[in-house]
Amino acid sequence: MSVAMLWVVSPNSEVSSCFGCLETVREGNRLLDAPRFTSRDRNLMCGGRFKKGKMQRWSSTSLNAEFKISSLGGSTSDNGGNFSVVSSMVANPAGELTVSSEQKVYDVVLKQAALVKKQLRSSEDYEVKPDIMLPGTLSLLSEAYDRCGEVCAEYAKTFYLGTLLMTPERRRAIWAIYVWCRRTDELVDGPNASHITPAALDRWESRLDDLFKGRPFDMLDAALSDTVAKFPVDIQPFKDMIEGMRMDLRKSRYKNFDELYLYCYYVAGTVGLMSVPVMGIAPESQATTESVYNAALALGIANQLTNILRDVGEDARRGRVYLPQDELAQAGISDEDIFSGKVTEKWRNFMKKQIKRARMFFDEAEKGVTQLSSASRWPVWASLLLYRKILDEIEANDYNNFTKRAYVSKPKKILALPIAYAKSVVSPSRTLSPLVKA
Ligand SMILES: CC(C)=CCC/C(C)=C/CC/C(C)=C/CC/C(C)=C/[C@@H]1[C@@H](COP(=O)(O)OP(=O)(O)O)[C@]1(C)CC/C=C(\C)CC/C=C(\C)CCC=C(C)C
Repeated sequence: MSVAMLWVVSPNSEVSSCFGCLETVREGNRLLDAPRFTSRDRNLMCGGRFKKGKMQRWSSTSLNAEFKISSLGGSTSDNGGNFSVVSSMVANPAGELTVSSEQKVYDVVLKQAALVKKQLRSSEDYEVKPDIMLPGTLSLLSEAYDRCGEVCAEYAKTFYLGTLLMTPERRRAIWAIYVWCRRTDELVDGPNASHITPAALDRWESRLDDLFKGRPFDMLDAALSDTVAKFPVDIQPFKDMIEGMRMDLRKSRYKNFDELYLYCYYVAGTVGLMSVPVMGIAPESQATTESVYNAALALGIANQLTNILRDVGEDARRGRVYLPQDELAQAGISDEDIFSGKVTEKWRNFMKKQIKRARMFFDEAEKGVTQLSSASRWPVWASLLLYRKILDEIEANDYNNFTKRAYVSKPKKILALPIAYAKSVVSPSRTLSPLVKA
């Protein structure tokens, strides 16, 4: 078990009191493990605070979003595969009307966009004091970022290559965010998942609070600590991702799409909200900040839905069904049908609708990619096109996602890269984006 994970599982144990001398014993977590920071290292690198970097230019000041993916979420009706337009209210199991997940998540989006604008204003109003860099600080920090880059290259090669096109500051920041997300996901999905309890997640969250205050626990946290001080990244999406992991610990079924939507926001939509402040919006973009955040959210949801559809068999073998129970029932499919893994006509029809919904989220996301700063567009287009292709592969497997894992072949991946590049050179000023204010 890695040192970092041991600390989360049991921070007060004897093992955890000798962090400095513990070696990683599990090869599986080799890349995600990081030397713990001593208080001296912390002071050297962080001094409790970082200089605020120059903020990116954001294109709009309107708080009224022109664009909202309200036609995508919520429950479905049997209307030939079309998903109904959803209001901001849904009925809970007791039949009472409550605020929908989509509305709750949209409120987070609005808050994120408002925060970015507020930080922009304050950076103009106040002169931020420069940091006093002590000898050794810079090399420690760049070592921390290099380690994040290595992890990213190991776990997400194509995406890593894409980040090389970004400015060095942005690239390093995205690596740091990637590593934190990957480590968070490993808590419930990695080799030590069986040791993870809600209390362990609470400790992971308090580590997050610390790193946002400039007190990182280890090297990898230190890179993120630096990132969140330099870019207008808010803690909320990070906390929400941990909430998603808590949900994964306590739930293995989702009653309806509203519940699933919330889960997808927690574990993947949050990634979009964390990334946009680093990737930046193109200075020439006319889109509102909210609409770009919404597109980022949509990409996270689309990716997670695709992930769920690809992994139905694998999840079922772990006793998990991430598909909306009400829609399964409506299609006449039971959990037992899923566990037995037979591709029937009912299953194909059900899957067609689920794929259609995931594609709708990809469509919404595509509207926002062009609005990102030019150097950030290629990696986002590449990951979007490649992930979207997984849906085509599920179809090509005749919807057998029980025993066949849909994957995009190397030649198809290679072909997607120049297509992504061609899309990324289109600047916002050359598109008639539906996100642009009338
Ligand atoms: C360019 C780019 C994609 C940037 C995002 C970089 C980043 C910080 C990624 C973190 C991903 C991560 C480790 C998330 C933890 C939770 C998790 C595992 C989510 C699933 C990802 C796939 O993971 P996995 O590697 O396990 O998949 P495979 O099994 O290997 O196929 C998710 C399905 C979701 C990840 C969500 C995103 C990548 C959202 C990306 C959205 C943006 C970057 C916003 C772009 C902006 C606009 C305006 C569209």
